[in-house]
Parts: sequence; structure tokens; C-alpha cells
Amino acid sequence: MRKHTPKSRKAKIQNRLSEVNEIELLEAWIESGKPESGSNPLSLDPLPHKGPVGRLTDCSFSRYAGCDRFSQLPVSKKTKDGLIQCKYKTMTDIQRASIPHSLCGRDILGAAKTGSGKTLAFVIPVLEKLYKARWGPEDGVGCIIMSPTRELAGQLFEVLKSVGKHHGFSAGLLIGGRKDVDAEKEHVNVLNILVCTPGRLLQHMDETPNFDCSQLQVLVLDEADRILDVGFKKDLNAIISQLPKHRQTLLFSATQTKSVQDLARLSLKDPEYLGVHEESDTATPNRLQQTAMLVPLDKKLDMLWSFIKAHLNSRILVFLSSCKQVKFVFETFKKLRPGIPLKCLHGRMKQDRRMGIYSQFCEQRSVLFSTDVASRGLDFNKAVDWVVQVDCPEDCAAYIHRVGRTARYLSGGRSVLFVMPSEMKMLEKLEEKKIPLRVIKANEKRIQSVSGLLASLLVKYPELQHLAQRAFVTYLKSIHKQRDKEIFDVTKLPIDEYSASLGLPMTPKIRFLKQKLKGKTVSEALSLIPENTSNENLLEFLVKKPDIGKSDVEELEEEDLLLAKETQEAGEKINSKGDDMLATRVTKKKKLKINVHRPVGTRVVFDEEGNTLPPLARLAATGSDADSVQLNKEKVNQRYAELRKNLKVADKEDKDLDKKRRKEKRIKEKMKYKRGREDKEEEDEDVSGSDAEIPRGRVDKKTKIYFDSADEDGERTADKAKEGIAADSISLAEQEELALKLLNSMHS
Ligand SMILES: Nc1ncnc2c1ncn2[C@@H]1O[C@H](COP(=O)(O)OP(=O)(O)OP(=O)(O)O)[C@@H](O)[C@H]1O
Repeated sequence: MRKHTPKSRKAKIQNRLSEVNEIELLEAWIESGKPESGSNPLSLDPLPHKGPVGRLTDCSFSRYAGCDRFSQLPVSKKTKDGLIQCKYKTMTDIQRASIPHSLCGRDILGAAKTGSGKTLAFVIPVLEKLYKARWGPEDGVGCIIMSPTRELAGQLFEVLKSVGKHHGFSAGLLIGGRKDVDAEKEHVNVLNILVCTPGRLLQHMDETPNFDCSQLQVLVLDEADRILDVGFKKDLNAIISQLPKHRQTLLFSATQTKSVQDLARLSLKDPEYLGVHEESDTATPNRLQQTAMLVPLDKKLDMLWSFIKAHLNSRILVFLSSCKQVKFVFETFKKLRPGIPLKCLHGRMKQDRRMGIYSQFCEQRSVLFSTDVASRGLDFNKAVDWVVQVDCPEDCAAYIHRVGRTARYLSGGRSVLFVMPSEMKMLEKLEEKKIPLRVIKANEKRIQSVSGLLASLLVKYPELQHLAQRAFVTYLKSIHKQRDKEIFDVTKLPIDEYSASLGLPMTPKIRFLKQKLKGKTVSEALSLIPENTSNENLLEFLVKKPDIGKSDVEELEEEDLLLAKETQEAGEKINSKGDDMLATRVTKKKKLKINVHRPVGTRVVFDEEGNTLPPLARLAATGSDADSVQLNKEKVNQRYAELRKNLKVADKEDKDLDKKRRKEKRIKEKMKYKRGREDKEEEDEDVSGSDAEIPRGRVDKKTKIYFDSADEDGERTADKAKEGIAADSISLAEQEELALKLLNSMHS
């Protein structure tokens, strides 16, 4: 906001007088034309653009409710100057509807489509409220504007700074992930407007000496439904309990809460509910073209890759459900050089980096892979051409916010949602919410398969293999955790095919699914297993199968202990039922002893005495209980035969894998010097924040691979490729050769 230049005493007095006069006039003007409580000013005709404004010759005032120009509003010259400089002239519907009410000091619940200008609808009243109260540095915190994400808070802060640049208020951006919290603590008490995320505000409330919000005039919640959601519940309740009840409260969102409980939590006083697009045919912007495509889980990456290759001149925002997936897709696609810069954004990145990526994506044609951290509020310079939802959003509100990153204000935009066969119910739900979706079929001929290339990348870069495993598990976990079980059902997913589509040579173990099986009878357990799950993977449900390198002994032992406990509990529970039961039960003590010494890479199953059994014994009934086991005998025999066959293959695979690992190690060492240099340049600060995700000892600092610096984007690498510089990536011939070897090793 404005920097004060020294002024003479006389000029200061004059300035003060003119401000006092202006405020008196504004207050009289506002009082004279207050819109009726419960009315929507949008229903009134706009004023003629060239008519007189403010105090008229007969000492009455011009009408402001229903006007459509900022210049016709009873707001200060300073605010008007700021708006003019930002080139804002005509108000949007939500601004026309809510500003006349909020200027009167009323509480507001504003709902309007994404990209419809809700930010100015609260920034203007905030500036005016403090201006009319002649708020100064000595008055402390007069307004708090809260946002659910740091990027959005940063964006709101920028709007506040530009529109409020002629005012003399001090404002601060308080968001997590910044190192300068101590410096913030020194200044926070003299700031008038705080733009913040709930966590950081609470940190100041808890830690900053004499932090005082007792004089607060206005509280704003942007994306109010999100902040009122369970995720922020504790923080928000703690914050609200420290704020004065006598204040103005403004809540805005594209998907607004109407819950009486929520409103009571915030002590709203007869709020004006202004849902300006409720009468509209659609809940999403009119200029947004929305499509949905049926894409099976194991074809998602092929489809995404093909989509990117077909839209190299666009700015594309891609949503995935977890940061592990974002990292995996970003890292692998980057190595495959699609011919467009790639970027990634997720909550585990350091704040400076996040902000950097956000601004770069605003400026440059590129693809941004992101989690839902970018789904709400972000404006990206109104220039996103496509929103691609690779993973289904958790509900309709999340869908609306994600697609709302495009088609903002007057610009158009397009979106595509990949829906899996098991998620078709989502389409019905979206239709019920007035979201017009055209379901289209992908042109099979134009789909380029990428899983073979990913497999060869994973061979060349073992770090990526680990990333792929994590992406695989977190995706399944995210589906497992979804609340809407009508749409999300992890047991319906083609698990093995999905794993192969990520380029993984073997399906990783899925611990949380094992948890799901805990305490289930055999028939219950079998019913939980997806139809197309191979027997190999079935074993993963039931027995331990180490699939990580020998350097991970510690991790393995830890997991074994856990597994032993789980298996024991499962066995006990099943035995106590006395009917359908698994044949083996493990005692904690014996398992512990055996696990410590057994060689890595072997499958071990135990009987009731703690003796080892071959894996198939898990499925056999014990002699004494055989009669009571209700499993179809034929089915069991068939299972045995299949398992026997697959185990042979699995053993061979294990040996080959070991061979392959040794070979990879050799290749890795050869490439070390070359890669070491480039990796150093690319080093992503992000990784340092998430060390726990990478096993210690596997990736040392020099060979970090998680990076998103601009110099490693697809554009540069594509240029390098054009110049014939092989650099770090592998040539097509090499990829083919590696893929062939991998396939051979899997099938021989
Ligand atoms: N009156 C206006 N005239 C011109 N442009 C405007 C006006 N109001 C807002 N805009 C522009 O419209 C874009 C969207 O505004 P804003 O970010 O406030 O939307 P929003 O409703 O808050 O969206 P979301 O629901 O996604 O948070 C911004 O680029 C903003 O500068």
C-alpha cells in the first residue's frame, strides 16, 4: 500500500479535513440508499452511465443499489482511483449484488460461479470499512482475510495491494512455509489487514507476544465452505474464539455453505444470502465447454500423454489425486520430452518454489501437474486453456472448483474429466448439480501407449521405480479413503494392470488392503478381491512378499513385524469364528525371531506352531477343520494349480529381477558422473522437505531427482533433442532395447 511522504503540518490538516468531509458524505449517501434487507440489488435496473453521481442538486443522493459501474458506488476516491488504475469499470453480478449490502455493514454469504469476481466483492468493502473508521497504524488489526491455500492468499494479497494502493493501510501476508516467522512476529501487531491461511494465523495467535485482534472490524473467509470444512475445523474454532463477536463477516465461495451450524459458529447476524447464479441453468461458467471420457485406470497415462502431445500449444492444468502421483507423472513425462514445458505443484514443495511455479505457469504455455492445492480460487492470469482431471474429484464441489481454473471472467475454456467404468455414478451426480457434461469417446487411433516407455525409464532410473511404487500405493489409498463409496471402490480396480501401466515390473504390496482383509473369513476375503486380480497379487493380500532392494533390510524387518502382528490377529479372529478360516496362524514371538534371520526376498508362511510352510498352505484347510470349510473344493484346487504355476514364474522373476538390479547398478554407476552433474542443477528443494518418502541410503543428496526448475522443463529438453544433444534422457533405440529386455525377463 501507499508509502507516506513527509508532508507539512498544514497539508496534513487539510488532508485530514477533506477525508473527514468525504467520509461524512459517504456515510450519508450509504444511509440514504440502503438496499432492503433480503433484497437482491441485481433485480434493479442499472443507472444511466452519464447521469450525476453522489450528492445531487436537491441535496438527495444518487441510487447506488443496482448500479453497474464502480464509479456510481459510494466509495472513497482512493478506492475508485485504485480500481481505475487496475482497469476495473463495470461490476460483475456478484459485485453488483453484494457490495451495496456490504457497504452498509451487513454480514454476507456470497455465492457465485468460479471466475466471476468474488475477490473484489470483499476487497472493496474491507478498504471502505477501515477508511470510514479512519483506521491507522496505532489501531492494529482491523481486518482478517482468510484463504484455505497459500497461493490463493498470495493472489488475494496482490489484489488488495493494487486496488488499495492509494490507501495508507498496512497489510501483511501470513502463510505457512515461510522462514521469516520471527520477523513476522515483530511486525504483525502493527498491521491493519492480515491476509492469511488459518494455520499461520493460529500460530501467531499462539506464539506472538501481545498479538491482538480485539479491535477486529471485518472477517473475510474466501472459499468459505472449504475453510468451514472438517479439515480446518479445529483451527477455525480456535481462531474464532479469539475474535470479537461484534464485527462484520463476509463469506464467499462458488459452492457456498448454508449450514446453520456453520453460520452459528461464525456468529453471523442476519446474513444476506446472495447466490447470484442460482437461477442459472448451469453451476459452471457459460463459456466453459466440459467433456468427460471413459478411461480405464490402466489407460489413464496413455490418454494423458496422448492428450498433451495433441495440445502442445496450450496451457494445461492437470489434476491428480496425490502428490506422489504428481511427482511420478511429472518426473517420467519430463524424461520422455513431450515438447511442451512441464511443471508440478503440490503441498510438499517449499513455499518459494510453489510461488515460483505458480507465477511461471501464469506467464508461459506449459502443462502444470497439480494436486487439489491449485483447485480453488487461483486465477492464473485467466489463461488456462484446458483443465484435465485425470483422477476423479472427491465430489461435485471439487469438480466445480477444478474446472473453474479456466473460463474465468469473460474468457472461454475447456475441460475434460477421465472417468473410470467404476466411477460412472459421478456423471449422474454432476448432472444433478446442473453441470453440463458431454461424454465423448477417445479416438483409439490417436492414443499413444506410454507404459512401455515408462517401464524402460524405470529400469534406467531405479529412483523412479520407487516413485512409481509410491504413486501406485497412494492412489489406491486415496480411492480407499474417499467418502463416497457409491463412486469410489478400490476393490473394483484392475490393480495389476494399473501397476503395469506405471511401468512397474511387479505389483507392489498393498498393506492397507491387507488391513481390510483383517478379521474376514475366507469367503468374505475372496469376495473383496477384484475379479481380475491375478493369483500372484492375491498372495500379496495374504503373505509377505518383499519387493524392495537388499539395502532396505531395516525397513523390511519393521514391516515384517507389523505383518506378523496383522497376520496373527487375522488368524486369531478367523479361528475364533470357527468356520471359514485361513489355515495358518502366527505367534508374535516366533515370527519375530524368524523374520530377523530369514533371507530377504523369500516368502515365508507359518503354521500354528510357528513352523514355516510353503505359501500355498495358506489357502489349505487344516485336516481337522476340513469338513467345516465351506469353500468350493474345485475352486480351491483350481486356485492351487494356478498358484503353483504362477509361483514358478514368480521365482524366476525374482532371480531375473535380482540380475536386472545388479545390471542396473552397473549402468547407474557408469552414468553417475554424467547424471550427477545434471541432477545437481535440477535439484528440487521439494525433496528436502519430504525425505521420509525416500529410503535413506538409496538416493543421496547429489542424485536427488525431484526437481521442477525451469531449466529442466520439456521445452528446453525438447530443444536439446532437436539439437541432437542426448544429455540425460535415453534415446528411442535405448528405450526399445531396455523395454525388450524387461519384457523378456518378465516372460522367460
Ligand atoms: N469488475 C471486473 N471487471 C473486470 N475484470 C474483473 C472484474 N472483477 C473481477 N475481474 C477479473 O476476473 C477474474 C476472476 O476474478 P476472481 O478471481 O475474483 O474470481 P472468483 O469469483 O473469486 O473465482 P473463484 O471462485 O475461482 O475464486 C480476475 O482475473 C479478475 O481480475
